[in-house]
Amino acid sequence: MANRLPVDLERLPDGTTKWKRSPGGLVTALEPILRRNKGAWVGWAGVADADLDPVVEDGLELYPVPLSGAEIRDYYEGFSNATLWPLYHDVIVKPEYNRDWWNAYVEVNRRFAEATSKAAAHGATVWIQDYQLQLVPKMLRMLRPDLTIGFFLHIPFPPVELFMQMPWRTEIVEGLLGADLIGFHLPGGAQNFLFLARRLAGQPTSRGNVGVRSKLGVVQVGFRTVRVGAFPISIDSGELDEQSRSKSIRDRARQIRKELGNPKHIMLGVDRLDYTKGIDVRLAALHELLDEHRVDPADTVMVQLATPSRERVDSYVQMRDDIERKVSRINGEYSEVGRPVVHYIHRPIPREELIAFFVAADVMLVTPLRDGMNLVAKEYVACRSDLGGALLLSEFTGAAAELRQAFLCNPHDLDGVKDAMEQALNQPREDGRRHMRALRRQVLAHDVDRWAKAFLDALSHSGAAGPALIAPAEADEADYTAEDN
Ligand SMILES: O=P(O)(O)OC[C@H]1O[C@H](O[C@H]2O[C@H](CO)[C@@H](O)[C@H](O)[C@H]2O)[C@H](O)[C@@H](O)[C@@H]1O
Ligand SMILES: Cc1cn([C@@H]2O[C@H](COP(=O)(O)OP(=O)(O)O)[C@@H](O)[C@H]2O)c(=O)[nH]c1=O
Repeated sequence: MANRLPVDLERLPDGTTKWKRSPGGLVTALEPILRRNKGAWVGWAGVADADLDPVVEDGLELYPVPLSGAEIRDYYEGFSNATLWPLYHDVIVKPEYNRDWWNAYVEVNRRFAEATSKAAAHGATVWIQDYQLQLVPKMLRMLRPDLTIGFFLHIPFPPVELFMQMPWRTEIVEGLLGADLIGFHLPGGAQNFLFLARRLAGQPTSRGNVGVRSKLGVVQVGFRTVRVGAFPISIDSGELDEQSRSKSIRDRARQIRKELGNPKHIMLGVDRLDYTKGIDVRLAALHELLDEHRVDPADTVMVQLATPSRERVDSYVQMRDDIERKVSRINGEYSEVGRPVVHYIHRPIPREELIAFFVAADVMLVTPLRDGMNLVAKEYVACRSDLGGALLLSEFTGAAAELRQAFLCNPHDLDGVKDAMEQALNQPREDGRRHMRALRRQVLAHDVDRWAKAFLDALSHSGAAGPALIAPAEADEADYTAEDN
């Protein structure tokens, strides 16, 4: 179950409808898993007031949950994306705490719990996805104690000092504790949560460090043992590797280079248009490198593919203006007629075209200020069986914990980003091949099947008793560490 179905319903001008792929990495990761495991998906169809019966679409069993226009405004755009999203992403913009939005969030979470309660067979396993549905584990457990319930958070879980801002912090922690297993991308997120389970929910927890896919933490909730772990998500890397080797993709990649004027260097950004992604950072770095004559506009092109996202949320409207102004300024100062330095596309790009762009690009720009994982970074690596290309990667992505051979940068340090961008553009070919080989080893070995298996295996063992927990709730909090969150 996730906020969105893997497909959005599109209403066409002639009154008919069709399904189209929904945006974002959650869908990229989970769609192949669901296909292979024959599960059902409960979620919103992406438009207002679509009260639809369950449907099988392209082989997937879908259970649509309707949202009214007001609920989209208050639950989705409001509490999910103007409160939780900025709070969990290091308050890059100021979270808004609005009681009406909270009430809508509670109401919609209840509707998801009820829809799932109806859809799930006796004793089934239910896997709840992401920050939009943090109250569902507890609600669903109360409706259906027979179910095994997992929860996975796709975005960072914030440091305690930030989470404590949330007026409804105890309700959220208690909501999550309805699950049998709670998964985060990184150990730091799991450890932050364990601390809060002690402090806010008053439950005893384990004290040791959480490992990656191992050494799970434990919270004792009455007679129930809730496990807490780190499971870094990934992609269908084998499938992507194979697709990227096909003749049609290779041909299209060559054609893209040609259409761009066969420049010496192509830099590429691929993101939802979101302020967390640091698109402004990479544009600022490029601008200064051009000003300082460290990048030559005659032989370097940047392509920014930006899927529209959350377009009615104020901070997204402002950010779009800012990005588009920055693109125009660079192009105004450095482009020639018919040869823009920055190519900016603001619409969703189909998968095959995206893969061709990955194959064509010399430097992949992934510069988020904060990102749960960032699947784009892994996709680029999976597409480079030629061992070409370079990955510029922000330290503040989940992916950076695994992709250590990338050109890592701190997006808050513009000089550091510029230096890393320049190095990536000019890296010696043999060094590049060595780095890419190491990156590919990691991405191909740790694919999305391995992620799902690790989580579901841990979930299936969740009935067993955990280690005895003797620490009282308020006892020694000094062992808390905020590293790696
Ligand atoms: O549904 P939207 O509001 O249009 O947003 C799209 C998705 O964005 C977020 O994706 C996250 O999940 C990725 C996979 O784990 C991860 O790599 C990335 O770092 C996250 O930002 C969001 O968490 C999803 O719920 C949305 O569907
Ligand atoms: C721009 C663009 C992207 N995609 C695909 O979307 C996901 C993005 O996942 P990621 O984890 O990097 O970040 P968010 O979930 O958005 O926060 C990735 O699979 C991209 O390939 C796409 O299909 N089409 C697009 O235009």
